[in-house]
Amino acid sequence: MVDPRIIVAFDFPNQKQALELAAKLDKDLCRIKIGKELFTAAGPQLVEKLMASGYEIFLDLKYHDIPNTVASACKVASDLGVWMINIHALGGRKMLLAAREALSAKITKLIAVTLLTSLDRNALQDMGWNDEPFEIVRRLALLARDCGLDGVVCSANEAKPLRKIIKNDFILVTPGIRPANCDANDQLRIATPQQAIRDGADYLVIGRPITQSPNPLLMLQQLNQEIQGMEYTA
Ligand SMILES: O=C(O)c1cc(=O)[nH]c(=O)n1[C@@H]1O[C@H](COP(=O)(O)O)[C@@H](O)[C@H]1O
Repeated sequence: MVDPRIIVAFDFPNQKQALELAAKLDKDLCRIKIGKELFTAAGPQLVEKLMASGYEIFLDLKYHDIPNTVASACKVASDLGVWMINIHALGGRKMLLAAREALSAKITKLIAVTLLTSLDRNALQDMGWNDEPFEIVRRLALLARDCGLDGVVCSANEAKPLRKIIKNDFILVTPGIRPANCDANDQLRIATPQQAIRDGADYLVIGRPITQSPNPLLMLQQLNQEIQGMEYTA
């Protein structure tokens, strides 16, 4: 069974654009991430359509609410048959445990967002947090692991120090990936695909560099080629 390491972020406002891009890409080379924008526009029917065409889906709705609400949402999301879902680690221990319990069958992977890659030290200070971003990521990742989650979302720059303290069976999903010479857009903590894999990332979330490319399939093939055979180097 193929285990593509690239997850393409389908950040689109409608189903039409999503289906058009899915038809151009290759299910053996990527998984698809459906986030808040596309899910709000197209809902579970689109998830089902993309799964029917063979894609595995990461439903990125980043749930963050009281434990009961999050646990119930996780259960419904998992019942769709998606490959992975996520919640915010900042929801706290009780919320993480409730979500884990709701997905006790462990078929859908349950991961936690640590700190968004769009936040830097200044943004954290604005909210009254004076710790270094990595210190917050480290604590949230350990909390997620203690609560039995399958992994975390973190920036690629944090993958390396996290891998030193967390074993390989804990999944690291890294967004903020930019091939060399590519626009960073609104991402503040970025890395190249090769660097992310070398530093211990398991899966790379890549959006605009693929979705805005004139030839998305070619870009996907090139990115897969760049990381082919690469492994974590401690
Ligand atoms: O959970 C995510 O996927 C996520 C977490 C995070 O900290 N930063 C982040 O960029 N993402 C998502 O990763 C994708 C990145 O897209 P691009 O910046 O276009 O590559 C977007 O869909 C974001 O919602």
